[in-house]
Amino acid sequence: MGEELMQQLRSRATELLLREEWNESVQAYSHFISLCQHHISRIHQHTDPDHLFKLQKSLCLALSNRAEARSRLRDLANALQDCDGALEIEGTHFKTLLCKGKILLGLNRYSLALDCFKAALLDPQAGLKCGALEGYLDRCKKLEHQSRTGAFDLSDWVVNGFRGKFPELAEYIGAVQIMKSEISGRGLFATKNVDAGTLVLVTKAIATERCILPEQNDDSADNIQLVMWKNFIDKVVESASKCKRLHHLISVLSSGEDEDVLEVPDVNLFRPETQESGLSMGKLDMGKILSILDVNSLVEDATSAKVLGKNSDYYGVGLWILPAFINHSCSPNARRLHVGDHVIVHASRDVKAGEEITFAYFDVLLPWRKRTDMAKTWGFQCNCKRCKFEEQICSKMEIQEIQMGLERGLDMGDAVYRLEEGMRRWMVRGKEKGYLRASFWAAYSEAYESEKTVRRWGRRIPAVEAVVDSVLEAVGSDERVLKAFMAGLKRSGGGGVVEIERAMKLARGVYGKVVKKQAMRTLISLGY
Ligand SMILES: C[S@@+](CC[C@H](N)C(=O)[O-])C[C@H]1O[C@@H](n2cnc3c(N)ncnc32)[C@H](O)[C@@H]1O
Repeated sequence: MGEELMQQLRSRATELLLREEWNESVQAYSHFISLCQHHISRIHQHTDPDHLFKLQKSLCLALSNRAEARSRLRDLANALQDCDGALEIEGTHFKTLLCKGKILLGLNRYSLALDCFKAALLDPQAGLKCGALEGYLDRCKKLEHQSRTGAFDLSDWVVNGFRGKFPELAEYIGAVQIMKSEISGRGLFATKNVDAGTLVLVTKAIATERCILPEQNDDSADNIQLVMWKNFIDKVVESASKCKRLHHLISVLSSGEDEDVLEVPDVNLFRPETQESGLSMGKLDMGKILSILDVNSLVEDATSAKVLGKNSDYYGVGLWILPAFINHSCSPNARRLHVGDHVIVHASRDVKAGEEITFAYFDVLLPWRKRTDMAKTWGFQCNCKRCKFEEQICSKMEIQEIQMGLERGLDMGDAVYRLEEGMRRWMVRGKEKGYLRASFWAAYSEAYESEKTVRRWGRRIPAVEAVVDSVLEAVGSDERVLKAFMAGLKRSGGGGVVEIERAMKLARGVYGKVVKKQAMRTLISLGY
């Protein structure tokens, strides 16, 4: 009677699995599995090796199938437990190894996934059983290599005009650690000297929400953004409720209060390979989630972020965990690039070991007052060195006069001339000169764009190359600065090896080292 019931249950569970009715199939398999385990425990007492062997085989297959159904339901922790249960019975069970490998690959635990696929390959009939295994092995090897070395290459995709699917990217954490920051709370710091373009990290969003914004910025745009924000919150809550690790990682993010007393987590916690054991669920009520999202979500289309392969009229918001430890600076040394749901953070200028990695939450080629307003909308008062310097110098009457003059249509060459003269008198040098030039970038770039202005002001305004250099030193690479450099190069008829190498370095600072030379030229020419 017992065996007949088991037989029926197993057939029913298999049928549900084939019909892709995952929840029902999990229930049926759970019933079968507990009956099976009960029988096995009883048979042990009477030692019937043959019967025991058959039951264990059935149990192994049932666990493997339940793992498959659970993985489709994104119940990954339990799916992995089922895989381990099945592999305890039969360490080389092909179907289970493939299922476990796929789950681990989806969780970005590449080397563990690779172990599973390699073990599955040892099955003498692996080739016959699953042609896809080779595909998984290749993908996994590529991603494992990327995550270990940071060697990403988007060249083909860029050169082909971003056609087709987004390139598959691994998660990667470069030479960085989390430490207490002088700016606020915790920050991300370089542990090695790196040059412009070097990748700091690559990570996939916990959740994103996107829409195409209507052309007019009216009530309907506000409504769309509200609905988006609600959907986004729902997605984050769902992800956190399904995964203990994510729940924990989200709970260590700042909710904007008492940042200076927050714990400083080890950066290894954010590596996908980190074991989950011992992670507390942390307290995450809805109020806290909302504050965390308010403080840590990023929009993809910020001036400081590049979005590759998407139309410009679309708007996206997302939560990327490790980048949420990066503070804002108006003198940033890093930038971000969005490719699909991944964000790539790279150095936008050379960075020294021990320096804090910062990127811009908003446009930093703007005057101090405007930046102060932007920071306010983010809910903080900017604490960076550039703001501290400019807060003082901007109280000078002359600077305020130039500002007002610009608003009233002062000639751009004149504005640049007055600022340069002022800086000479106030003995503003080095990086600080770059800060002010960056603040008045609109005037500089407009002046250099006009042949007439350049001719009229001649040597009374500095050469574009000198301004580009100092702005770069102050705020890192930016596509507008790169554009001005390229235009200057064209005007002067230059283009020797040295200049081209300089342009390439600038471009690496804007886009990061994710493409080879030819594709970098494509990006430069697209002015992306
Ligand atoms: C995404 S979090 C950055 C990481 C945060 N410092 C932490 O400890 O988790 C953003 C918050 O950091 C703080 N912050 C970031 N950049 C800042 C800056 N330049 N000046 C002052 N506070 C800043 C603000 O409180 C802001 O709401």
